[in-house]
Amino acid sequence: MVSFSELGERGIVKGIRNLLGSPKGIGAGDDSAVIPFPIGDVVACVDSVTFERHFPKGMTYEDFGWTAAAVSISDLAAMGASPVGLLAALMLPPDLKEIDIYNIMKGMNNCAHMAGAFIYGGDTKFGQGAVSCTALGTMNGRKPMLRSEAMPGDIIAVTGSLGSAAAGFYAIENGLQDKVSLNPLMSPMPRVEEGIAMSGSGAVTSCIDLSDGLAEAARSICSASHVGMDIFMDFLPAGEGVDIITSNTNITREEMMLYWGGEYELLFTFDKEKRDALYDHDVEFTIIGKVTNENAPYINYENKRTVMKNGRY
Ligand SMILES: Nc1ncnc2c1ncn2[C@@H]1O[C@H](COP(=O)(O)OP(=O)(O)OP(=O)(O)O)[C@@H](O)[C@H]1O
Ligand SMILES: Cc1ncc(C[n+]2csc(CCOP(=O)(O)O)c2C)c(N)n1
Ligand SMILES: [Mg+2]
Repeated sequence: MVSFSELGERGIVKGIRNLLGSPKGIGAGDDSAVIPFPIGDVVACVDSVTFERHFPKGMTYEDFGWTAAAVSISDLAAMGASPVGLLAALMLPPDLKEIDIYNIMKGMNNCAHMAGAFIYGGDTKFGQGAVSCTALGTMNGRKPMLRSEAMPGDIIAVTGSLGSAAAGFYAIENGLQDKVSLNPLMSPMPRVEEGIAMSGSGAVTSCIDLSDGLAEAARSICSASHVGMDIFMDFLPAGEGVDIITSNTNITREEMMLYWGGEYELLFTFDKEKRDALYDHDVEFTIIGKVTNENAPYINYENKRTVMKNGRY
């Protein structure tokens, strides 16, 4: 019998999805679920962060709490939902100080308020150091953006810039923390307003957040939509710190901008006939490529065209 690590996260989730079958509404497979209620749909997701994997050197407990909320709110943003409420589950080591626990909750609460939501409850118990945040939101009549409706010929775009969380991480590892902003790593900003505007525009055919990096995100849209992608390295908007890290270490732009992840921009595709609707809704974005009728994401760089590798996660 194979183990979890042999299957990998994606492998086991595939098996779980087969076992569960498909519920009404939108079940597993997107950034959030859409759950039908008699009074309307609720958009819902849950995500966890751990001391082991999500607590880089220099992070505060307040940053950790902010991040716990931000990663779930980002999964609502990717659907175009407006955040309404959060539930916070804490599994924390018995020797953790009282003040540190309040600081985790303060960070979560600040992030919730920033996104227009409140924390409505949660759960608290001893554990190894993990915080799980359930986020609930509403589409307010907009159509949710899925991963599965990209069409060949659509344009591919991203919000914001890429690689700045990775740059912050490598700045700390290499003693360059005074030269690079650590904010994108320590307190990521989910693209809530952008997601709402994008879903409101009616132009977007698919969307996903970049938590696991651009390569994984592109691969997820390709597989859910049965399409391919041509993405152009020279079009990618480099985040703050990316150039400083490439000139001071041997870490590549590709590693930071395509594979590292830990950033919360939105990758999306749109119908090129409807581009003006995005401008009318004040969505700011950078075009990075186009959707093809192949079945994998390709990266184009210096006249070379190669399939994007799997990400790290
Ligand atoms: N134990 C589980 N039971 C049911 N569905 C699950 C389970 N684990 C994951 N899923 C579903 O599988 C999908 C996971 O996809 P993926 O990891 O690409 O998305 P994500 O939640 O946006 O990732 P991230 O954790 O990076 O935010 C989601 O739709 C999620 O709801
Ligand atoms: C100490 C430390 N801090 C941060 C990172 C980076 N990191 C961890 S998980 C992840 C992707 C999102 O995960 P998830 O699967 O939870 O969505 C990233 C970018 C690291 N490797 N080590
Ligand atoms: Mg996601």
